[in-house]
Amino acid sequence: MEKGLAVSPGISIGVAYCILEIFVNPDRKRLEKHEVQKELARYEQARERTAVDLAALQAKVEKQIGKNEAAIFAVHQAILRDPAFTNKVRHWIVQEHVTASASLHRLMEEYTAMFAKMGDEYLQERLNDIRDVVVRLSAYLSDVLNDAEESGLSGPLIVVADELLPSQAVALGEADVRGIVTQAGSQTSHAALIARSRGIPAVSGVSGILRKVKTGDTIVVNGSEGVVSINPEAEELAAYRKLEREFFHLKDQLAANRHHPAVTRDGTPLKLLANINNVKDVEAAEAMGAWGVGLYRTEYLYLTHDNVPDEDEQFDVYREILTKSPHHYVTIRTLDIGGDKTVAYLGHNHNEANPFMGWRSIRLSFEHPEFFLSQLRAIMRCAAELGEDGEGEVNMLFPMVTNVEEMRKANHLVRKAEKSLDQRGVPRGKVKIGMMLEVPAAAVCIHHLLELVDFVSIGSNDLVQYLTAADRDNPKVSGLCQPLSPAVVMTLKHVIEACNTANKPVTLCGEMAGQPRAFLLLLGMGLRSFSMSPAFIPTIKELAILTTVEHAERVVEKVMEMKTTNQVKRFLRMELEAISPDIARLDTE
Ligand SMILES: C=C(OP(=O)(O)O)C(=O)O
Repeated sequence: MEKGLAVSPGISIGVAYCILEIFVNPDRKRLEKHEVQKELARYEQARERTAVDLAALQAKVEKQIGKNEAAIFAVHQAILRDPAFTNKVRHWIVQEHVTASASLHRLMEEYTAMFAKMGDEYLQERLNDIRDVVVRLSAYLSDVLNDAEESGLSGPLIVVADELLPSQAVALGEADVRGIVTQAGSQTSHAALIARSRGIPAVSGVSGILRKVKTGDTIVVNGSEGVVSINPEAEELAAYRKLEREFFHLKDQLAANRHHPAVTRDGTPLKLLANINNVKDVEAAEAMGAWGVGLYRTEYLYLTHDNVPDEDEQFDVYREILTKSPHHYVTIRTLDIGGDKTVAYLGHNHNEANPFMGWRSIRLSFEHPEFFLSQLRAIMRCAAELGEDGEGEVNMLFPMVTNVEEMRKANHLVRKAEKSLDQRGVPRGKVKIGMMLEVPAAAVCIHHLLELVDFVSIGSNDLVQYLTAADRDNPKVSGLCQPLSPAVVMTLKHVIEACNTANKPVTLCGEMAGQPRAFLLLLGMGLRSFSMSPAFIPTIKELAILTTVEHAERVVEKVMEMKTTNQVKRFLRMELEAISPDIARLDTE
């Protein structure tokens, strides 16, 4: 039994599909002289297959998800064609008799060391892409194809990876993936976000898993308790199969309620909204019964480009999202780049000692007023598309606002964007202006900030990490980065009460919104609007139907007296089990 972090609840069993096993363990034997040409031919063949594969993936993703998301595969094809990349590999095979897979490994090590030293922003950003290409090539060299659909592996797959790269997640496409296990990662890693958005169990931070499991093994993922079992004995497997059946049955039952109104047992209506990253996610939001889109993370649009997309292109994407969103309700967050996500064409780089607290989000947008204004104009233009019937709402959300000065500056830019559209005679619609509440300084001074906004959205993922000074992506300190810690609970209560008193709508759009225990607490604090991964909406809706506000308020009173995170967690678990043991099983530990 392997232990890790429970990042997406539920139990599933499937065939292991190890994405990085070959790359992590390259063949390090020295080639005999007579083997060199054969090895070179194998490498060239792998390159050709990878090129075909990438072109097909680009076409497939473009069709299934969108042009922007597919752009990453064009970048990968360019890397594959780059002579600097491939000549080195050829040289090591021919001159030094190193196997192709070990050469690729060496190449990756060289790139990593070189970029760390050079600090070249563009190359630095491409490191992940190069890694992606290398992994794909390595998989072909080993005859373990990197495309699950082509690999002949059928039935439910459990993807096992060191860390799920963005393109790998996209490439999984429609494959029957029932679980994800990663060596690296944390609650908010890419793998965790993907798993939660697909509603599949996942465990992250499982040390050494790629050495213990191989493609084709039977593997059990318990995403509620954070454990993984490899090739379990028949008896254990039978017990897990029963739990798996119960989990999927429960999910189906919950999903059947997804179009019911979200109202508590004592009649309080709630808004359950979806967090989305692209146009495709809007379909999931609709399918899961979201009332609208509570957070559209626009950075994914910019991450897939090599240069600033122009105003028209941004407008087209926003308009498509608005048109497809339930109730034409969308909250569009302006560029929130930084931390682990970089956009080199905006001068952003990896050289900061403390990137999560550095030059990121709105701080970066302010220094690119032309780009920033183009985004604001695109959002306002999309609002003009709202129908005459009055249905729909476009909200503009500014990330990482720290103080009053910043919010004033953002409002000033909003006026400027409005004026420039009016001067150009371009139609614009009514847009509400809001701020993400994720910096502790802003939480302390929320009263002053409320005078400058129409609404607030609490970004609890970042708020928790800043409040606890514990990196949300570092498993070593994840014990500190806890949404249910007393300091976080007190801060959330302070913010929600301040917003309600000022009559300013407040939503919470971090991962907490989809966690049953946290939902109970937030409801009792007076929160009525929750934005989450679409897959969690049916569960939270069901929990709302079974809960009263009065009960949730009593829960909050008790929690406010507690001094430790464990006390809060244990108490909320008990309360949840009393309301619904089934839903309690869908909460992560
Ligand atoms: C929703 C949030 O933002 P991000 O996209 O950074 O997770 C958050 O911080 O809670």
